[in-house]
Amino acid sequence: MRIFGVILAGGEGRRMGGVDKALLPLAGQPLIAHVLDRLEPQVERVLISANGDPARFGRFGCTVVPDARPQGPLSGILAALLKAGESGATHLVSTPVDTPFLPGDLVPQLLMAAKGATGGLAYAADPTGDHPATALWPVMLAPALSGFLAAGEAKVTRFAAAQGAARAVFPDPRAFANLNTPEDLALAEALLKGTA
Ligand SMILES: Nc1nc2c(ncn2[C@@H]2O[C@H](COP(=O)(O)OP(=O)(O)OP(=O)(O)O)[C@@H](O)[C@H]2O)c(=O)[nH]1
Repeated sequence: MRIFGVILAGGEGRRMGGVDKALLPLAGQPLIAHVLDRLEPQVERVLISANGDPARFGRFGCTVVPDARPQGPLSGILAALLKAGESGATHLVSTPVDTPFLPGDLVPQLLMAAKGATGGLAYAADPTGDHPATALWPVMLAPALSGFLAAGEAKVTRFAAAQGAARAVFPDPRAFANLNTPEDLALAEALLKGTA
């Protein structure tokens, strides 16, 4: 088993004011660096899923994979699955770029949950709900995902349900808290500095 990671950074960040969320400063480092620090020790290699000039991510030392056609997080997951497969990976773990509290046991918990799923797909959940963009994807799912997107579908939850995906439930209600607005960013800053 060879597991790569992908950080999904291809969104438009409209609720954040149309900025590149990946590079927003949080507690002294770009948001994406928080996610990378937590994901990198758990996988063989991390890819960044993003469109536009890849040079802005040069300092992180990860291969940047563009979407064939931006169509939401699943288009980034498909491009990364294809890239990971070409590079010899058997699995990919995806996470949004705006989840700075990602658990240190994300990958082992997803792997354990995936044993109960026929197609081998498992996604994360916490007491606040499901987080289907944070998931373990067998590279072999690429053709099914490609067909799903080609049919005009884009919802991760619908693909997960169609695949009989398993849920890995994490106890921390902040495990997958994502930063959509400037207020979310300010709260995360306070939490990381211990002032909230
Ligand atoms: N590769 C890729 N990633 C995407 C795309 N759309 C969203 N994402 C990523 O998927 C994750 C969840 O996205 P959202 O929070 O729903 O959207 P967002 O664009 O970041 O923010 P809003 O514009 O405010 O909805 C984020 O990490 C995004 O960067 C896309 O079309 N392609």
